[in-house]
Amino acid sequence: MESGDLKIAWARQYMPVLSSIRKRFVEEKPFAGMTIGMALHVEAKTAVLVETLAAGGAEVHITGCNPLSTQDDVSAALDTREGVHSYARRGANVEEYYAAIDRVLDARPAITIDDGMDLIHRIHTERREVLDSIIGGCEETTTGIHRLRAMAQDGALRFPVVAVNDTPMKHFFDNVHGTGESSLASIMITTNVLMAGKRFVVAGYGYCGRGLAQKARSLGARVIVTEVDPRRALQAHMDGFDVMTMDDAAPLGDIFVTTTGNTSILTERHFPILKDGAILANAGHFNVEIDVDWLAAHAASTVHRDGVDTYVLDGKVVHVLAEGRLVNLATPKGMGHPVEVMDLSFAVQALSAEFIAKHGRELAPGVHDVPSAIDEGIARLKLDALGLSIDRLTPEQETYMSSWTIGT
Ligand SMILES: NC(=O)c1ccc[n+]([C@@H]2O[C@H](COP(=O)([O-])OP(=O)(O)OC[C@H]3O[C@@H](n4cnc5c(N)ncnc54)[C@H](O)[C@@H]3O)[C@@H](O)[C@H]2O)c1
Ligand SMILES: N[C@@H](CCSC[C@H]1O[C@@H](n2cnc3c(=O)[nH]cnc32)[C@H](O)[C@@H]1O)C(=O)O
Repeated sequence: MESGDLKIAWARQYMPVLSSIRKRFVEEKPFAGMTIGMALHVEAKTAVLVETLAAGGAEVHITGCNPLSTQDDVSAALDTREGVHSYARRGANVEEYYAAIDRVLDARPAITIDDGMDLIHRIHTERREVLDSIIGGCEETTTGIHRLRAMAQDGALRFPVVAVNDTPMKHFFDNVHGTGESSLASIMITTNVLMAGKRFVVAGYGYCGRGLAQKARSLGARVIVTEVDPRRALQAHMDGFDVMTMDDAAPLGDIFVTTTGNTSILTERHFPILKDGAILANAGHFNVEIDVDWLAAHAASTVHRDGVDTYVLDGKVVHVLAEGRLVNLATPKGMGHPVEVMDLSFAVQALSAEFIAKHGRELAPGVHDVPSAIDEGIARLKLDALGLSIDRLTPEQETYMSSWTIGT
């Protein structure tokens, strides 16, 4: 078996929720006669999602959603599967990246599955002719949905899109546990530095930031949190983390990880006051959270090695991981989220795509929530897979919970 097939087989054994969905899809073929276009991180867990959609009757065309996160052996393995075409390649330059996006769109998908909205953005800008074939789409991540809501606000979004990230069964596990564990794993395997005792600065205390902060602390790091939202900052404070501005954190931190989805978090204001040898990484969105362009333009010299770019600035060195792209996916050994976490996120994707296939034509253009029945159903499938049982409300409790007449 080729290495790509081995990786996919390994992942498949830890994805029981997708396996149970696949059994139903084989029988019901919800995507019969449909083409699904995808832009996701092409690696083994994603390949299991692709297999699940193809088992449901779809013809699948997929490419990457980050130029550095594709695992080429998995992309090649996918391309050998019946009804599946993968155009993803690690290290694609901007032109190659968008040429691959265009090859997905050349297939005229009825359903799009995006992670960061690159497909939907391309359809609404350079490839508007593709709109004729689209029923609807699904978006994986927080920032992708922020951008879609802004697009819908402007009346620019021309079809319905399901906000996969916004459902609990995605962000409670993927953003919190997935980003926390996979970012720390990638930082440790890329740098081989100790976490215990280090001053670990987390920018952003949202779902990703809090998972990362808590897991870094569990490894003995001394965590500092920066925020712009007073409520999130207070949460961090009461969760026992030091809270301060990035200007104050910059000279203290040994390791910095941005998780904001925003831009310009670590900039020329901070680089000169960083400790010599500070390590910077991004676990948020695009490579704009750390101003890597300024570093490249102002460093006296730069050394590139195994996912670490070392910039020499005024006699000090600053290390940036994964070129400022997602540290959990874009370093040479970055494996992305743990398998069991992606089983949940991609179960949401699979059932949201089925929802679009069945009901998309009745939905207005715009951003739509994942139906709560889908979210709860995935939770119950996971509990079953874990062999866990929970209580059910009795009729008396149902009545009590829905009543306003019972007082003290
Ligand atoms: N690396 C991964 O695998 C992964 C997984 C899921 C989500 N994400 C991405 O990570 C980002 C965060 O996702 P989330 O679900 O935690 O979002 P979120 O909205 O819950 O959290 C983002 C936090 O960043 C804060 N923030 C914004 N601007 C800031 C600034 N200038 N300084 C400090 N804090 C600032 C916000 O107040 C908010 O609390 C998004 O871009 C999302 O797409 C990455
Ligand atoms: N495409 C953009 C935004 C990605 S945000 C990160 C998203 O990647 C997803 N993700 C994290 N780990 C994995 C993985 O191992 N496989 C597939 N997707 C992953 C996760 O669900 C999250 O919403 C970029 O690369 O910058």
